[in-house]
Amino acid sequence: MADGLRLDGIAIDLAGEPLLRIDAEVGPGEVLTVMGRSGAGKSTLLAYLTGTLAPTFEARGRILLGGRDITCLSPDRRRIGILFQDALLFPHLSVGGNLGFGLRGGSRRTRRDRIDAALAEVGLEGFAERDPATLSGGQRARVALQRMLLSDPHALLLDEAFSGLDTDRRDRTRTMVFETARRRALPVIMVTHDEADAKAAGGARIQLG
Ligand SMILES: Nc1ncnc2c1ncn2[C@@H]1O[C@H](COP(=O)(O)OP(=O)(O)OP(=O)(O)O)[C@@H](O)[C@H]1O
Repeated sequence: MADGLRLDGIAIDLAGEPLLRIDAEVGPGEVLTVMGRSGAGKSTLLAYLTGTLAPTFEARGRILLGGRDITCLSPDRRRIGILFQDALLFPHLSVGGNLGFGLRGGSRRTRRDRIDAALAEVGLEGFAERDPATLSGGQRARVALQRMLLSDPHALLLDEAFSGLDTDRRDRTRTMVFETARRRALPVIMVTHDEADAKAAGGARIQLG
């Protein structure tokens, strides 16, 4: 992803009061860490970037991804992937069904091969038929990551994505996400309260609020 992600003069107000102001640039494969007190607007910023901001907010400023202005695109056309705390999977679909959700086109066979390869990449061979309710937190996190990557995003947002995991799983999942981002040259914006997350990211930091 050449050029990375640029936040150009983003300003979000709530009930006529300024909530947040941000200008930032995140290069391909780099991680920008966003920290700040509860209510500072961290999740609001991510909602603006994914195009899902509630109409109660007034927002302005441009989002440039790979040199393209995506500010006015609908959420599904922005090519921005997001991972939340608790790695939510669709409970009515199998693990394979969850992974196939973002896949468009291709024969049944090709889709199946891509799902199997995505599972193998994160050490979950043979998990396609499993019910998501039977997975551990770390396994769910890996399925959620692969589901997002199969939709071929050009940038990655993390909203406390590692918070639900114990220390050991948290370290491993985090390393896997950052390595994937580097390999695919995806710019990453990570919202976290955790100092260890910020240290592991190694990139620039912004404090909101
Ligand atoms: N849909 C909404 N309508 C109106 N106000 C909202 C809405 N969502 C959030 N807010 C308010 O916007 C402000 C920013 O909320 P946001 O969730 O972005 O904070 P945050 O920094 O992510 O907090 P936390 O660390 O607790 O997750 C808060 O004052 C919150 O109450």
